[in-house]
Amino acid sequence: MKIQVKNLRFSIDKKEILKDVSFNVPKGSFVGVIGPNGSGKSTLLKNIYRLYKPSSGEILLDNKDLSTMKDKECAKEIAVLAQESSSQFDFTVEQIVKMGRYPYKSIFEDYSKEDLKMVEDMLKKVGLDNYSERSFSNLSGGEKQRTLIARALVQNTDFLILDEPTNHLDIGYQIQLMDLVKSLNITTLSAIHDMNMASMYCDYLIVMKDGQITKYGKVEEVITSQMLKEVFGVNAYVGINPINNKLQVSFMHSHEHVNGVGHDHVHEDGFTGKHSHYHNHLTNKMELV
Ligand SMILES: Nc1ncnc2c1ncn2[C@@H]1O[C@H](COP(=O)(O)OP(=O)(O)OP(=O)(O)O)[C@@H](O)[C@H]1O
Repeated sequence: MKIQVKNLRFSIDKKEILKDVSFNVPKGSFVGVIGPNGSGKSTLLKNIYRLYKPSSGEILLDNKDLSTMKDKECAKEIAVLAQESSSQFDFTVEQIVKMGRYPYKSIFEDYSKEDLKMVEDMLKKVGLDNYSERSFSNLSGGEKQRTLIARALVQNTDFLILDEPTNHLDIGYQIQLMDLVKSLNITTLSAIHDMNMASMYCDYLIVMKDGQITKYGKVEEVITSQMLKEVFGVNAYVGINPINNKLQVSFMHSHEHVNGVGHDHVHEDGFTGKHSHYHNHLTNKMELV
């Protein structure tokens, strides 16, 4: 499924939060949305999964206007892993994951054997077998997140929206979740904070700042030291991991570069001589060579 967002604007209480946002998500691609806190990533996703109604503009799913679709029709097309689940569910893990099959049921229809098998298989895939009868409310943050991704995935849609999906997950489960999503080859739009995760899994990246898209392109075009400095105000070294050829980002202590790494630059303590430096992990300091 391809997604087109055209001239999307969204305001709350006269404050414009999304300012004329336009982009496409090509069919089958994994597009990441990065940007500082408060830049509008979640708000953009919420407009696409219809929690918010755009003030103006259009969102098309395979050329079909999203605003004209019925809720149930929409739930067969878009699955969502939202950032915070404020509702205090008093449901079991199995009951929550089963809800993902709801769009396929008519009013009085019960879940079929196939539905239950899908739920069971998905719980295994996210490492939650034996959790079916556990109460959702007393799961750990990571177990909750894995329950909610299982619910989104049994919905079996062509389009998946993820709002910081690796929140609460340890590195093992972060990679497991991203691998699982990637293996589905469905169109995915995901807000993501971790630059290394973004570079490992995304095909394209959207950079948001102050409610606008400041950059959209392939990962290698978007993640640069310059972008990280301009958008997030941080110094970073962007290299290439020789094993998988993906970009790798490591962040550095705050100091000003004049002509880039390894050239003339000034340190915050006023040192301005020409030199090279490295990060000594034992002293945790930038040291001169
Ligand atoms: N319901 C709301 N009422 C008022 N302001 C809101 C509302 N929702 C979002 N905002 C504001 O809109 C801006 C964008 O918020 P949003 O949650 O989309 O940012 P984000 O990029 O997802 O941030 P984060 O990285 O912190 O999750 C922020 O300034 C936020 O305070």
